[in-house]
Amino acid sequence: MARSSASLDGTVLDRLYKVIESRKGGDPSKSNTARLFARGTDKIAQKLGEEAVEAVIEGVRGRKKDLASESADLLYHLLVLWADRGLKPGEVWNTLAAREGISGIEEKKARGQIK
Ligand SMILES: N=c1c2ncn([C@@H]3O[C@H](COP(=O)(O)OP(=O)(O)OP(=O)(O)O)[C@@H](O)[C@H]3O)c2ncn1[C@@H]1O[C@H](COP(=O)(O)O)[C@@H](O)[C@H]1O
Repeated sequence: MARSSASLDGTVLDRLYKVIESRKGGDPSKSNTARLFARGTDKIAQKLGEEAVEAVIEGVRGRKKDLASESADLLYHLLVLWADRGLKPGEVWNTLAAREGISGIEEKKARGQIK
């Protein structure tokens, strides 16, 4: 059943991550995530790269529905890589939050990339 629009926000990523983590050591014949974990980090990273390319293609084509679908695939595979490497979503959310309000241009200037 579809969730109410009130719950359709980024918190779905935290829920998805928990499901992904729960698949570690699971049966590869019953779970796509367990199958990915069983195939190892190289394969997980390869799948992430493939999904990134597919998202880029849909971004260029400009069909929003297809871009949403490829973006969902991309995020799923990114979360599988985080879980494989033991990176918690909160660490990424903290990194994003620490950047809030800091202009990307100012940040580049601070690193000496722009004068
Ligand atoms: N969000 C996703 C999700 N997005 C994409 N995929 C799967 O990722 C696969 C990508 O298709 P591909 O043909 O590229 O991959 P593949 O069949 O492994 O092909 P090869 O690598 O063998 O070439 C498909 O099987 C998709 O169904 C996902 N599988 C699972 N989830 C989420 O993860 C949860 C747990 O899934 P299971 O681990 O399968 O129970 C699900 O309830 C979903 O919420």
